[in-house]
Amino acid sequence: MKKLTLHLIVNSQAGAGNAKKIYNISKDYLNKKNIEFIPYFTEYAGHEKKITRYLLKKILVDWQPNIDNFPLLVVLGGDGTLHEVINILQNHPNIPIGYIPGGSGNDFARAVSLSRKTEVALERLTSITQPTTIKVMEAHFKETNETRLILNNIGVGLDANIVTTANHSKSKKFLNQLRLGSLTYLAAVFKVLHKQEAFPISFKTDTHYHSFERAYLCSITNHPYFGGGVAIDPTASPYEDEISVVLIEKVNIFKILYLAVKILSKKHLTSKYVHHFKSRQLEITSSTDQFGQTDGEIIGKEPYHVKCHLTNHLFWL
Ligand SMILES: Nc1ncnc2c1ncn2[C@@H]1O[C@H](COP(=O)(O)OP(=O)(O)OP(=O)(O)O)[C@@H](O)[C@H]1O
Repeated sequence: MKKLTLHLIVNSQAGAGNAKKIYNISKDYLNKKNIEFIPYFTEYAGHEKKITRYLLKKILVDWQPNIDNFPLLVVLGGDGTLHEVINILQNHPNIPIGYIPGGSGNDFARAVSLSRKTEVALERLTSITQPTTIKVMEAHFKETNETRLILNNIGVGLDANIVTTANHSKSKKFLNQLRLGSLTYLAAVFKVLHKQEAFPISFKTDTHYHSFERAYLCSITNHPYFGGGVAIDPTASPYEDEISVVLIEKVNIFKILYLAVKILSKKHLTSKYVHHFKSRQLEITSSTDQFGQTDGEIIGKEPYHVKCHLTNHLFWL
């Protein structure tokens, strides 16, 4: 393969600022290996979208193996930055995306077995010669008439409530500065574990209709991980053709704690309080106001009517 030029979108605030260090390691590595790269630093939340739009207009092209200095888009940040970038490329599945994990959770990196050790990730990025197809979820939200690509998962209920509570926590910034950001999440877990109420939700799959009256946590996922490495569906894979649903019913606090232990040991799917199914197409109806999240980004507290299927996107992985 001919040489690459990397167009590197850097969210140096990701991973509570750790991404800045990861950028410095990457810069040294790429300079040492004589690999051409151009960094674009985000200056505010959402800036990665503007940068991607600019690159799409001026520089990026669909994958072609024989171009000299192929302009490869690379994201350095966390799942949220990657989510925003791929959504600008919704209609360009053949523009490959490279990735250097720099977030706090890095669930997508875990799902595609991409090392969170920067030099190992860079070694892989610079040694492969062609892109790989990854399945991502394409979700249409009826209420907002919006279509989003989702790399990790959609969450309704507890997990979205935890993310919302953590993001609004007064101590988050302070704990992040001390590199203790995960304490914010732990505190949020304890705060909402009891507060999250049971809610009704239903799913239309390729073959069945499932309806639940007492949902507590509902994860619609493309791969095993959520929440920074918790394997909510150990059987899911971003290389397969089906979307997974894991739904946990609201039970008493002792059973919830027992289920949490089971989740950590990946043995929860057989519990009678856990419902697990897969489908190529999925229609989700949650008619009460519930917290929702997509790839760790809050989408509000509202009813959801979402239609999902999988679609291909090229990644440089
Ligand atoms: N310069 C910036 N300052 C503040 N926020 C930014 C900046 N650049 C991007 N963002 C926003 O930061 C948000 C979160 O970033 P991201 O998810 O990549 O990091 P993370 O939360 O540390 O990682 P992870 O999701 O893997 O835990 C994104 O919504 C993105 O829009």
